[in-house]
Amino acid sequence: MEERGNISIHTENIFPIIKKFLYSDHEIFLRELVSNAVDATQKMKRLSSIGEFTGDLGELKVKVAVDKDAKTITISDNGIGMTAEEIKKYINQIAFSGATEFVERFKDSGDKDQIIGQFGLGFYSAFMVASRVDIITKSYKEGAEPARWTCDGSTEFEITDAQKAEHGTDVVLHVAEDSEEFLEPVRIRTILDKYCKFLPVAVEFEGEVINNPNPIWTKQPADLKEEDYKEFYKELYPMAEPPLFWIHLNVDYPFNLTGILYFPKLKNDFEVQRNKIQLYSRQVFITDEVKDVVPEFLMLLHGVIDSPDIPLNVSRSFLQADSSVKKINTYITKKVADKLSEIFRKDRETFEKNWDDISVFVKYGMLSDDKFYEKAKDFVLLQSTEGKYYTIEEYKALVQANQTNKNEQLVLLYTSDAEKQHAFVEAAQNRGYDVLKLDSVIDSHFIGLLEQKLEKTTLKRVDSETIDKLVEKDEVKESVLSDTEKEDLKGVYEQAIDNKNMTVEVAPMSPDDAPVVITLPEFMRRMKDMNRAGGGGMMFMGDMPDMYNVTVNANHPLNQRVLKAEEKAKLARQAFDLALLSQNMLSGAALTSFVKRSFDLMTQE
Ligand SMILES: Nc1ncnc2c1ncn2[C@@H]1O[C@H](COP(=O)(O)OP(=O)(O)OP(=O)(O)O)[C@@H](O)[C@H]1O
Repeated sequence: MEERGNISIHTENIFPIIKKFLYSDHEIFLRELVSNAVDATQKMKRLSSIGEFTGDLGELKVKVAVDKDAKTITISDNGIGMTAEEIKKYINQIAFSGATEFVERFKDSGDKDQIIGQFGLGFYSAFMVASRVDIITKSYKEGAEPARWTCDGSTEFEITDAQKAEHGTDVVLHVAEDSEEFLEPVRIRTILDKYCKFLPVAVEFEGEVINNPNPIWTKQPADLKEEDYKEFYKELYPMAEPPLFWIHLNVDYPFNLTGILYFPKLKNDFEVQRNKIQLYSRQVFITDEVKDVVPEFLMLLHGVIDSPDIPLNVSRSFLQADSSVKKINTYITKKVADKLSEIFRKDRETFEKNWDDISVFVKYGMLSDDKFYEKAKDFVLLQSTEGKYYTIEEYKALVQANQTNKNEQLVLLYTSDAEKQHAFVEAAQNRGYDVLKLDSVIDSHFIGLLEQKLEKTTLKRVDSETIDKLVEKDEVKESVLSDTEKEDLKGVYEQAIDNKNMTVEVAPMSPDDAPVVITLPEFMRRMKDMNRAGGGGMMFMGDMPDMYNVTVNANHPLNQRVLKAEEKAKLARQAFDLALLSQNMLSGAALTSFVKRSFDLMTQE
């Protein structure tokens, strides 16, 4: 038998285009050819199971071999093989028109990343690296004659007789001069590791099986133990710390999806944590850029998603609008929320123990997805400065009695830095108030979200007002100083401080409160924070200096002494500096003169 012909006379020659485009992803040829070989062996298994094939199946296997001298890469399988007629039908016609359609669709797309995983090019991707391809194949069918197909990257092909004892197919790539990098075994192994690690049939390279054909995500959760999940995590990320917990995804209607998502121990650098979810389609690795398949906030998770229902030969913008991708998104979000809720309900202790690691992720999710917020609001935890954890409802109940102000607003107090704001935290605690620790980068946004969602609730940073004003009650405080004395005192302090960014006010507070308190109003600070984060619109505020309120306690004995003292200004300045010091705001020349003044005062006494 010898037959020559034209694969196609009507279409343009697609080979040069295949060769040129998707340049940096040429390596996917191996994924395509090994997947075909795997498919062919799996078909063999199926035929045997339905009685269509009665011979001995043997050990189904795919082999990849590199011959550096001959400059060939060979992908062999003992699958169903093809007859000469089948080659013409499947390779010349179906595969070719498939490849043509693919090329037509994407040849003009400038950005190769536009195409997810470049699925669909199929067999003809071989010509990305080969100048000639031979197929030597023998069908499993009884009496089938082996055949050889050869094509040199033009639209002409040749089919001849061949020698082959067993059913199956060898695809031989004669590697093109500009692709000789693929003749390096190390390179081939790396590509196999990347794309073929979990293919369902053994793949052998250099005498070794390189894959795990039964990864745990293809199994039933009931058949798996905790150890299995942990081991698999190690297999995926050998360097990572053990995961906190995981979710086994398993759905077959209305779309097909399996996978395992792990909650990692989060590090501060979110960028490094991304791209840790691998996307597979029937155990073939596609990509680890799951940006459009998985909701943004879930990208901090690690693991594997396998779904043949994610359209992989479409552009990214199309993918976002795809309805099954949207459903997958919703499903994963719901599963993650359900899992967290389950751990919270069943094992609150573990949940609290891991809270520091998962809080960023939960808050991020609440901020970016309303449906997630609705579920997470029942398990998101607030941590008090005393180290206790509360749900929002529990916390509201805890502080209701003490921290409701005269306008019926519940005031939740928080610190963004328990060390620096220690004086304020202590003052609040002495009043019987509770103070929350909200000190991560995401918390400034989370605070805004809580205020927006919780009715009649305000959050105030503990150093934003004097203690009396944090939670304003109706009671009027008596002042031991007369109005004139208060005016005098104000003047003394203004002169002593001499700083236009410090607004002085004299107010009656408890004699036990500090004599001088410096606060940075909540509103002001938030505007500046927003500006720094790039939002807002009041751009000028970012550059403005901080404007502080200095509240002088009219009822503190020290201030009565200031009024009577000879060196009023010196004493007032000393009290002010001490207030600065307690807030870590004293430095440089001001600190030096404070120390000097302190020694003076001590010497005088
Ligand atoms: N190793 C093989 N053994 C048997 N048949 C094969 C083999 N490789 C390819 N074929 C046949 O050639 C056809 C075309 O292959 P090709 O890779 O182009 O497309 P596909 O596998 O059908 O789809 P895609 O790769 O786009 O998912 C296959 O469907 C199969 O019938």
